[in-house]
This record gives sequence, C-alpha cells and structure tokens, in this order.
Amino acid sequence: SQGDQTHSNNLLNKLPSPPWKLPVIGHMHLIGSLPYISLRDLAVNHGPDLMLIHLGAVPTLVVSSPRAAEAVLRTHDLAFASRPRSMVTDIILYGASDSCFAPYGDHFRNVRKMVTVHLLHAKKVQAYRPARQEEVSIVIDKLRKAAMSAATVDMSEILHSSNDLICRAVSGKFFRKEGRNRLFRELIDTNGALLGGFNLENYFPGLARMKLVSKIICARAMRVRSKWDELLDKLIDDHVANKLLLAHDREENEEHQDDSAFIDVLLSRQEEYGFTRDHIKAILLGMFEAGTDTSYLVLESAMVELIRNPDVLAKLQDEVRTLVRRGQDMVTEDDIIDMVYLKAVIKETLRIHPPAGLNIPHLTREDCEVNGYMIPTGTRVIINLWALNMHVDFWDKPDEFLPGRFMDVDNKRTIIDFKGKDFQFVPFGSGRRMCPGIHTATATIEIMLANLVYCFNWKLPAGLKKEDIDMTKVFGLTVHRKEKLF
Ligand code: HEM
Repeated sequence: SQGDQTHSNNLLNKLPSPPWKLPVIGHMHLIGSLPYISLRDLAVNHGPDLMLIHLGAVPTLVVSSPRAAEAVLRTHDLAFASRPRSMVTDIILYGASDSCFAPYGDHFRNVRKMVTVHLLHAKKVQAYRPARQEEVSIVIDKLRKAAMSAATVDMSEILHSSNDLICRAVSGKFFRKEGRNRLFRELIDTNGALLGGFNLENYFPGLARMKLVSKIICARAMRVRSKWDELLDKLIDDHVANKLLLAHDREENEEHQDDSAFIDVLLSRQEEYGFTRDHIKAILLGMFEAGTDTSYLVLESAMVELIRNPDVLAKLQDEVRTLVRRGQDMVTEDDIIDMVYLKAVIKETLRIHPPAGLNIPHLTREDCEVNGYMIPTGTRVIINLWALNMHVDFWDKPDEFLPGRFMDVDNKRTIIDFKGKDFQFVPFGSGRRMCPGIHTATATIEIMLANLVYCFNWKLPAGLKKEDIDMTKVFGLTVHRKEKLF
C-alpha cells in the first residue's frame, strides 16, 4: 500500500547514498560498463559498509565490506534469503521455479534440498571422477595435436569445453548427440545476457508495465525460452525412454557407482518431491546456467595470470610435476590431494577474478536491522563480492596476483577458506543462498588446471608480450574477457 511504501522509503532514506541522483534514472549514470568496479568506487566515499543506490526506480542496497557481508549473509541470513523476480526470470525460468532465482519459500527449500542432497553433494562429485578424467583427456588430446604442429591455440575456445563436463553431469553421457553441446553453449550465452547485466526492465518496472515495452521484452525472452523448451523436452523424453534400459544395466553392474545424470535423478524423484515437468525443466536449466560459464572463466583467468606471472607458473609446474609419479600420462585426482600451491593459485584467481563480480541479487523477506539501519521488507540487495576480495583492510597489495598469500608459513596447507566463513573472501557466497556447486566447481578446476600445466609448457604466440594481453572484461551474469586468449 501507499503507507507501506512511504514507511519503506523513510527507512531507506536514512542509509548513506551518493549525491548526484537524477530524476527517473536515479544513480544509473554513475554505473560504468563494469558495475562491480563503479559500485566499489562509489562505496569508498558514500557508504563503505552499506550504501543505498537508486537504479532507475528501484532502490538497491549495496553491501561492500566483509563486516557488512557477514551481517547480511550470516547474522541475518534468513531475512535476506529471497530473490527479486522479474519478467525475464519468470519467462525463461518457468516462473522462477529453478534453484537460482526461486524466491524463498517451500518450493525453494524443496529444490535446494534436491540439488544439495541428490545432485551436488561430495559423494556424487566423487562418482563423476571417471567422467571428469575422460573430458579432461579430450581437451589434452586436442592440445597435444596443436602442440605437435606448433600451432597457436585459442585457449578461450579450448577451455570453454570444460562446460561440457557440467552438461554431461546434468544431461548424461550422450549430450554431444546431434550437436546438442553446441546448442547448449549458444543458449547459455543468450541466457547470461538476458538474466545478468543491468537489464532496463528490472530497474524501470513502470516501463515494463507499458504494453509496447513489455511486448518487446517478452518476445526476446520467449524466443530463448522456446528454444530451451524444445531442447529440454527432447532430453527428458530421451531419458524417460532410456529408463528401462538403464535400470537393466544397473542390475548387471553390481559395483555400480551413482554417476547417473542429474536429469535421471530428478525424474526418478519427481513424484516424491511433487515436481511438475516445468519444475524439472527449470531446475535443469538453472544447473546449466549456474554451473557452466563459471568454472571455465576461472580456468581462463588462471591461464592468463600464469602467463603474466612466469615465476608463479614455474613454481606451480614444479609442484605438479614433483607430485605426479614419473611416466604418468596425465594427472589423476589422487595426485592432486597434496598440491597445495595449485589450490593457492586457484584461490588467488577466484579472488582477483571472481566469475560473479556481484552475487545474484537477494531480496529481504522482513524488516531487519543491520549496522544500526533498518532495512525494510522487499529491498533488493547486491553483495559486491569483488569489493570484498579487494578490500584494503584485509588484503595487502590487493591488485597483485600473489598466490603465496594463501599459503601458511610452512607451505603445508592453504589458509583463508572460500567456504563462506571468511567474509573477505566469499566467491561462492555464504549462507542459505550459497553456491551449492562449490565441490563440483573446485573438482573441475583443479583437475583441468593441474593437467594443463603438467602436460605442457606455455608461452604467448611469437611477437606477443605479456603486457599485450588485453584484460578488458565484459559484464553479464558472469564477467567475461572481451578478447580471446591465444
Ligand atoms: C567457480 C565456479 C563457481 C562460482 C565462483 C560460483 C559462485 C556462485 C555465487 C556467487 C552464487 C550466488 C550466491 C548468492 O546469491 O549469495 C552462486 C549460486 C549458485 N550456484 Fe554457483 N558458482 C560456481 C559454480 C557452480 C557450479 C559448477 C554449479 C552447479 C553445477 C553451481 C550452482 C549454483 C546454484 C544452483 C546457485 C543458486 C543457489 C541459490 O540461489 O540457492 N555453481 N554460485
């Protein structure tokens, strides 16, 4: 009601906020092409912990310090655990019934349980070991061929195929059938552009209510949605048809490990959870969306940093090559356990290049007091994960790539965890909305990176210096490099 709105605005107006707010667009003109950097720079002067920013007509709380992030993601986790809805998520994600954009409630808890208990828990991640090894060896073989003819390789393209690992886990071994992997890639890219970024309709709800504008937005989203729909329907039908066959195979194989694809697990528990076919599609789509681009971007950033920092690359190769038994063709996951420097390099990559610079927006479910300010129900909240990773109170020379900062004094283990407890470093978020894919992601990144540096020595194409690597980034649901890495 009008009264609630006024009450809410009165509370929000007490928060620190940058001046220069304009009519209609609010602070929008202050946000550059990389919002996490613009927002950090604004926060330094206008709200180092909490800052209110008006993006179009929508007031948004921006959280920029580890202290404030802890208050929001841990102390008041439950109050901050919902997600804002938008026309686009409603269309593309079947009424936001997936695991990423579902508002907090019974359905969300159900989906989250399905995802954490049956799809992404540590044991399941273990069961995918052979599949990971196989997918990594496909990449290594491609590189061996290129190396033999001393050809320049497009690393962005090669590493993009680490997405195949997730597509395979989600949809089964035969995802390459009929060029589906290529279609996945195309659709995931389009989704990222639609769901992430600063889409106008999210910030000008008035605009979205206008018939013509909403027609245009809907048409764009519907086009993507119908392509997904077709692909997911085919996948589901295939799997239903194969179910009997699979059940038979299972009985044959007593030593069976549960490496069945997410889609099969979902279908086998559909009734138990009361999921509709649309729910299943939304959950599958959410997994493709959240699971694919992220790991590949970390790998690409890691390779960029290793090329820019040859001493780090040498040290990493030394560790990996020492710990792998002589004569082994490839690194296995058993070899990785003691590779401490490898883990430090991955952490430092996640710190400087978190694939999600800002987390997925949260929405408050009730009025809640944080740091002396009352945050009203229904407030949109962004946590600037990148700003936490760069915070000068917590990091020495934050701009420099120094994996050693994550090693303990004896070089025996890494320090500062990314499991959501050290709030200066939460690249996976923390609390009820924390990334459930953390084990899958780390397993994928570790085995791929270890093999890349074990099997090959790396340098830039002739004539290119490391200063020449273009570090320009592009912002969407995830943060991409503008130029490919050769
Ligand atoms: C390096 C790789 C990855 C990073 C850095 C990452 C990071 C994140 C972040 C920051 C969030 C949002 C947290 C929040 O809103 O507070 C998130 C959510 C999520 N991630 Fe990941 N992620 C990665 C890989 C994966 C993978 C491989 C999967 C699945 C296979 C996955 C599945 C999800 C899901 C389902 C959510 C939504 C959770 C919810 O809303 O309850 N992620 N991730």
